Amino acid sequence: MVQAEEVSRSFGSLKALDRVSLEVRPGEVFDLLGPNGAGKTTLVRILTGVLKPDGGRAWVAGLEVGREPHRVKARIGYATQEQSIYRDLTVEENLLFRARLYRPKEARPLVREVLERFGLLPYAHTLAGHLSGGWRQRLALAQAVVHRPEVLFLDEPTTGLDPLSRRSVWELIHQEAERGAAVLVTTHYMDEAERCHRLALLFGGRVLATGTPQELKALAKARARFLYAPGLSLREARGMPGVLEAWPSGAGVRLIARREAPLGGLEEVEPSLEDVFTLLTKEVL
Ligand SMILES: Nc1ncnc2c1ncn2[C@@H]1O[C@H](COP(=O)(O)OP(=O)(O)OP(=O)(O)O)[C@@H](O)[C@H]1O
Repeated sequence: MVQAEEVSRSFGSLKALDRVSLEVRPGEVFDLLGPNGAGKTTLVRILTGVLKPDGGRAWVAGLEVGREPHRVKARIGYATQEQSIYRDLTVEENLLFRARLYRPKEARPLVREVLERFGLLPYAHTLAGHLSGGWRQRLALAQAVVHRPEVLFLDEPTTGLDPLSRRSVWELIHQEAERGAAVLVTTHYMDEAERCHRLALLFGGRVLATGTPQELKALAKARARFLYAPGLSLREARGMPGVLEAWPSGAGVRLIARREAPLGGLEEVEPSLEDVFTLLTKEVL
């Protein structure tokens, strides 16, 4: 499991993380959701022992990160945006390299199992650098899990993938949680957050809210109204009283308005996580 307690980190005058607390439980897929620059990678780098925080403490797999970085590394899997795979080694060699680091005695059977489960067997002898982007991403995930870590950190594991590949990568991520791993994923695709058990909305280095997708939507519904106005122009919508945000949608306009806004006759719609995020960022701006 993962626990961050009031973790802060600045780069010069920029506060990349401001007292971030969160917990990821075994068997859970937890999403750190936020736009570019929110601080997601910085937090993952701190939790994996790559970067030191300025304040706060963090525990991963029962160990305090920072005190026992080497022991932590043996118990986690980490797939980064830069993809820590060697392009001039084959797929199998990449996996063997990782498995031998942490489970030398069982390396071969572990690699065999992961090659099969990830559909990588036909590419076992292909150079990693010759794989398409989607298969390279899959290999990055496979090498993060080959030693069966208790905790898994995946930094934007589906960036650049087509919808079908994204689906299959999510299926593999959930398999790891079912095995009992605590999985921390970072994304900036709002729709992908729906696939996680719980999520934290990160913005400007701060956690705006944490919960299941349903809990966050309920929180937003208690604070605002989510509406659809067919046939209305964006200009008209933005001029209406109590409207916090409006944007074009099909032949009409989607609106987020204050609860008390006098907007009768408009269709109430279920908020998406993107709506929740839009509302919460409005509230901090
Ligand atoms: N080594 C560094 N030196 C200076 N500034 C940094 C450094 N690393 C990150 N930052 C800054 O900290 C902030 C948070 O960056 P971070 O990479 O954690 O965001 P992110 O949420 O992962 O964004 P993205 O989705 O673009 O990867 C950004 O403003 C970034 O420019």
